[in-house]
Amino acid sequence: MAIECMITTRRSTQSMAQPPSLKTEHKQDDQKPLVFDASVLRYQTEIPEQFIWPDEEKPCANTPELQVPLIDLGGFLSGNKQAATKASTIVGEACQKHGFFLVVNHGVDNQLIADAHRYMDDFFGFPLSEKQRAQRLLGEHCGYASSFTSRFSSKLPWKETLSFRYSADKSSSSIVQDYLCSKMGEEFKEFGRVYQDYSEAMSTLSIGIMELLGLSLGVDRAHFKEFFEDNDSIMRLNYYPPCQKPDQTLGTGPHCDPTSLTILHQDQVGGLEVFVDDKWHSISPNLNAFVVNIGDTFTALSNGRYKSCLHRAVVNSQTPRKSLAFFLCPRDDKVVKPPNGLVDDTSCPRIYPDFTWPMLLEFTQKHYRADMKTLQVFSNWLQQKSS
Ligand SMILES: C=C1C[C@]23C[C@@]1(O)CC[C@H]2[C@@]12CCC[C@@](C)(C(=O)O1)[C@H]2[C@@H]3C(=O)O
Ligand SMILES: O=C(O)CCC(=O)C(=O)O
Ligand SMILES: [Fe+2]
Repeated sequence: MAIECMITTRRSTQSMAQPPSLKTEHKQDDQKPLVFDASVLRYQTEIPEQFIWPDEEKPCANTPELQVPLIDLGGFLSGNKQAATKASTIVGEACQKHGFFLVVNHGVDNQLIADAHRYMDDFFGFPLSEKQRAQRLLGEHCGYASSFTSRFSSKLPWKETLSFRYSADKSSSSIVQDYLCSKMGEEFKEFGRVYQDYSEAMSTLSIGIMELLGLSLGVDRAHFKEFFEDNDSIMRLNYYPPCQKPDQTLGTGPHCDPTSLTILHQDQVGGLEVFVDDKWHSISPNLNAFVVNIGDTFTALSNGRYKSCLHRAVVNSQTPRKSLAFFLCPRDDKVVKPPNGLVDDTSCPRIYPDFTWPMLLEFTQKHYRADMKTLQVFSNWLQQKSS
């Protein structure tokens, strides 16, 4: 049988009181979860109904391409002032419109990017039972997940993911490698090293981009750089197997990233789409570039100036697609609040209350399936709790 059904006895633990009037789409304990075994499902002409998205959310044919600026980081990273002014102006415009831009001459070693893709092919090519050695547990955001079959019962994504924590703290210099080896075994040392190095490169790049964002917002250039210097982030490998009904499903459903900044490297297959001006637009693959987008937490840090935009990923019937996503997050104890320069009691009052990243993460993991309204719903909920 292609789709194996089993009864789960796991119960979700909820340490936070259920936010009133929030309709969660989380799975009930008495429902039988599907198992998403890509090695079988990729050939099936009919797909399980849980993967069939409502008509209004299904992929559209002929999506226009998004005109997204290509930022040459070379000059900025080497300290050229003119290049910094030019780059920050273009980035600022893109972030006010939709929050997406591309970066080239980013300083990340091409061989490291190629290795990170190659090791993904190896990992996701393993039998399901092997990958499940790193199984993501309910309520956690790290580990291997084959779709979200044990979490949700509808609008399931056609993908597998492997996620892990990255910490920029000096005492955690092998956190990625240690985690992957602890789950998969010592023979994954080289695999772990590649993603340790890749995450580190992403952390460095994201801090450079934070300087650029600070400049573009007219705040002290060091402000966001310092805020994220000790980041505690999430690295995710997204693997989208082929699907024989690609027009019925989505690889990643429409969402805004709740995190601060996402740096994505997509392979040459294509599939990333962004919702701008009431339409879905595609972002064409460019192996030399990283796609960067603002997340909800940075929207809050910029006091609403920079947009965290709805995006999704579509799949195809022929070719597996891979993307590597680094989600920059502040250290757990950092209070997310905009710098004084972005707040003015009369002309620019505070839009979102203070929060910490673990509060928003817990909200999306346990109570609310993240979508385009996550930040607003979370913010209303916080304000209502404290009133
Ligand atoms: C499809 C989803 C997975 C995600 C929650 C969401 O509904 C939309 C954003 C996803 C993301 C990306 C960054 C890391 C993560 C833990 C988060 O906070 O938002 C994941 C969520 C997840 O895997 O649960
Ligand atoms: O794979 C992609 O292109 C997008 C993935 C994404 O949006 C995510 O992982 O949050
Ligand atoms: Fe995303």
